[in-house]
Amino acid sequence: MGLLQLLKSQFLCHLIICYVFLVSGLIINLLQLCTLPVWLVSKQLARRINIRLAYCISSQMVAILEWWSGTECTLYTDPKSYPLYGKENAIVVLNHAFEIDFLCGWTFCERFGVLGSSKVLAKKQLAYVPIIGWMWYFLEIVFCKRKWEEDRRTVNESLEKLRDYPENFWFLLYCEGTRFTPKKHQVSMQVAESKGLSKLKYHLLPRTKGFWVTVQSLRGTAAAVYDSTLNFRNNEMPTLLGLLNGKKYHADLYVRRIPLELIPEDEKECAEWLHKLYQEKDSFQEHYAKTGRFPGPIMSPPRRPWSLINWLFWSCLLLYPLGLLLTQLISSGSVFTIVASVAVCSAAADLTPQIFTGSSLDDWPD
Ligand SMILES: CC/C=C\C/C=C\C/C=C\C/C=C\C/C=C\C/C=C\CCC(=O)SCCNC(=O)CCNC(=O)[C@H](O)C(C)(C)COP(=O)(O)OP(=O)(O)OC[C@H]1O[C@@H](n2cnc3c(N)ncnc32)[C@H](O)[C@@H]1OP(=O)(O)O
Ligand SMILES: CCCCCCCCCCCCCCCC(=O)OC[C@@H](O)COP(=O)(O)O
Repeated sequence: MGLLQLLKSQFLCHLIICYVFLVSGLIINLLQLCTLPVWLVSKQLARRINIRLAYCISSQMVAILEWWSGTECTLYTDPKSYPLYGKENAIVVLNHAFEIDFLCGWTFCERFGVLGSSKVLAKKQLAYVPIIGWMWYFLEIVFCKRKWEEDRRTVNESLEKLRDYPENFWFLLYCEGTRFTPKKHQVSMQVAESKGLSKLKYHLLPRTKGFWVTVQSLRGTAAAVYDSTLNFRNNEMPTLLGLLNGKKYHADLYVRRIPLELIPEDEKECAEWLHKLYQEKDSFQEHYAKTGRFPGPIMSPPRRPWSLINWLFWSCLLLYPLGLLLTQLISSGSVFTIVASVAVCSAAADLTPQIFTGSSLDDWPD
């Protein structure tokens, strides 16, 4: 293990990264709160400010993936579609099997310049997660309760509001509705069987209602669906904790641009279309399992320096006062204060792995 790799695996480094993320995140949440009066004067200005503030939070996580862990993200896509990415609104359909799939999504958003404005159909519980959830509130993220009777109206209303959004955005939809596990897959395939639908090997049966309402609500706003299929080389199962430890992964993303006009308007036909899409996604994963690559040419966008610059900015801003505090603490010579500080650090040590395991967020009660 090299010296740099050893440093990246040190708990103190993780503690510092978490400290910068947490404190800067709370400061940014507070700044977002301060934009509330701006909404009354100019909604578009408030939106633009919030896009930039949100970038300051999400790009820190992207920096961990791109710069700290050095994870490589390869894009397989049609060269004719490539120039349109980041230049139009789009609905992204992504498989949901990895703890860091959302982060790989964010990384591509960053490389195509739509990170601050990127959106998702997220479960309502995530709205209450400090920093990320609170940030989403100001970004007009669409939340669902996974109760169709309620979601039908609320999801439609939230999406309609995005019609006059001032900057290009990608709207992410995990049609599978939950992260893939063998157990969920088994149940899901029983549902497929009972409905007379073809089985899938690498995906759960897609939930079609959210997709249909999204496509219908964003007609005239989004230009296309980006059908995106993600996998990792060498059967890796990457984790947030792995990234924090500086482990380098290799993500491969296959994206097909499908113009929105090609998607049926009728609910039943749209559902059939989505089931067919997931059959195709399954075949791409099969191709990947056999050959170690997706079909089509590679058009990888390079990483940009902005996520690193933002991260260094917040680190410099927040580590200086921390350094001063620690110096004062040690020079105070108070045993009680020193013991209390060590206790706080130990508590943080216990919490860090929990923060970094996606499962703690997945397991929140519905
Ligand atoms: C160039 C680069 C391109 C791309 C880059 C990639 C990405 C970047 C883009 C953007 C990034 C932005 C942000 C990312 C950041 C963070 C994301 C993090 C987290 C979010 C993750 C989540 O929260 S996922 C959970 C929430 N989302 C969803 O659930 C979406 C999918 N669900 C739906 O659409 C649902 O339909 C619904 C939620 C709208 C409503 O749910 P409900 O359950 O009420 O209704 P359903 O119709 O779905 O269910 C009833 C029917 O389902 C049948 N059923 C029962 N059991 C099952 C089963 N196990 N599997 C399948 N189906 C089942 C049941 O029989 C009912 O059937 P009917 O025939 O009666 O309809
Ligand atoms: C730079 C320092 C980074 C600090 C780390 C903070 C970590 C915060 C991560 C918040 C990201 C939110 C995304 C979580 C993904 C998620 O939670 O998906 C839920 C779905 O599967 C559905 O779950 P389920 O209820 O199981 O069906």
